[in-house]
Amino acid sequence: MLRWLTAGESHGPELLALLEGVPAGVPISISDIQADLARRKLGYGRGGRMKFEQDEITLSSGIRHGYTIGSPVGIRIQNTEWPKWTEVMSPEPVGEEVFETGRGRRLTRPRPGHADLVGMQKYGFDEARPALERASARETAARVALGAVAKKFLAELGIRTVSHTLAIGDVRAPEDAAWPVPDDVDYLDKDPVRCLDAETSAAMVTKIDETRHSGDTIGGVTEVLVYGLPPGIGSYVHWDRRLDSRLAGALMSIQAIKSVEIGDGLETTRRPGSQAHDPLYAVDGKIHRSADRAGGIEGGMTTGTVLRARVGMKPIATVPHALHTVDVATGENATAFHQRSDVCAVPASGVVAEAMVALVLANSLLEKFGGDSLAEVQRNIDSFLAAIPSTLQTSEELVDPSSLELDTIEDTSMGDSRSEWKV
Ligand SMILES: Cc1cc2nc3c(=O)[nH]c(=O)nc-3n(C[C@H](O)[C@H](O)[C@H](O)COP(=O)(O)O)c2cc1C
Ligand SMILES: C=C(O[C@@H]1CC(C(=O)O)=C[C@@H](OP(=O)(O)O)[C@H]1O)C(=O)O
Repeated sequence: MLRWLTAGESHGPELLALLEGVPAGVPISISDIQADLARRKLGYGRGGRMKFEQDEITLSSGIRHGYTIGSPVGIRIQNTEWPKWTEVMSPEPVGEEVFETGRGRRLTRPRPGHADLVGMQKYGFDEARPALERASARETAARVALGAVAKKFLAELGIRTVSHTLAIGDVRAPEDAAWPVPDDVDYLDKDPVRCLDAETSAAMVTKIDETRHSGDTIGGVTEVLVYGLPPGIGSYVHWDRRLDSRLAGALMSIQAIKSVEIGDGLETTRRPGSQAHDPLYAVDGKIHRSADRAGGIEGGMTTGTVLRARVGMKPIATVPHALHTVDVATGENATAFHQRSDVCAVPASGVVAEAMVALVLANSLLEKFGGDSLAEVQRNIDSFLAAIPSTLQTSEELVDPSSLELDTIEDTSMGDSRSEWKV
């Protein structure tokens, strides 16, 4: 089992991240983690902080000479902002003068859509600062650092993750575009919005520019794909062991994510059953699916085809043309406070989603296969796969049924069920 925790405020000294349960023998370097943290900062539409934030990390535990040793992995990520916030975010009491000017001013005009107002009600604060500091998506840097470790573990087992931006507002990538594959993803990270289609990418950039100029913010949709999964991770036997339920919870926990879809998701609800599922075909002694509409999960378990999850992000709540609010110090109508902010963080949310998917998969994989070292996990996977009877063996490859010479088979499918429903 894998467990993880993060701590740290957006303008505190640092973020802390802990990952317990990583098997020994996984190769990890600072540069692996740094590379994912750098990808998270990218994306057209992000605010000023992402230009100078260094995300400097320290590996505090669990790794020796470049390999995990089975003990908890501890990572610290410094906040470049900290020197400007030592008084406002001081763990020690400070004088009243700190709250009179500049950064220390009490934030009493909560932003609708952020955690400000309910955070004050719930935790008993008289201003939004202590709530927004932890609600802030700065915390996602810690998740991405942990996700980088989980991704390395999965990659050693041949399981690789890709993410891309499907939509910014109403600008959408073509649905029939070929899925991105793990061996060719550099172009996605170089693209300003991490979109696989150059024309759509340019339209997305224009959309973000228009949004910025009109003093607004914008959301969108990203997709995570995972290749190389064995079948049988997760289970149908109980709600909290279903892989789709775990993924949905983990992805929905990302700040500002408001929808999660597995495979074709909501689109499936508009199709008849005959076009909603992934029929099976026998090809060269293995079972192949003809589509991956289910997103690689059936009955809460991986099928062994590509896992696909889509996440929808709402527009950033810190709208430059500030929304109507109430000043909770006076009870008067007001406009929400505005501070430096992203206009669009959808491309970054895809990198965070990759991390959450990797953590959930690594956990469910360890639950299924167990193992204290990478070699032991691999042996367990190999022996599980080898023990699947030959008539149940499946392939990750999809097959186009029109390319197959299929024997005519008797259609017994409508038989009794049709007459049963006659009235
Ligand atoms: C990568 C990323 C960056 C974000 N940047 C901002 C931002 O600059 N300003 C802002 O108001 N919200 C930002 N958010 C969203 C808020 O953190 C989020 O709306 C807030 O915590 C309230 O949570 P909720 O939207 O899930 O209700 C960002 C989210 C992510 C994932
Ligand atoms: C710091 C990050 O994102 C922050 C997320 C965020 C929010 O409200 O969620 C608000 C902004 O904070 P600041 O006002 O300090 O710039 C973003 O920059 C980050 O992603 O590392």
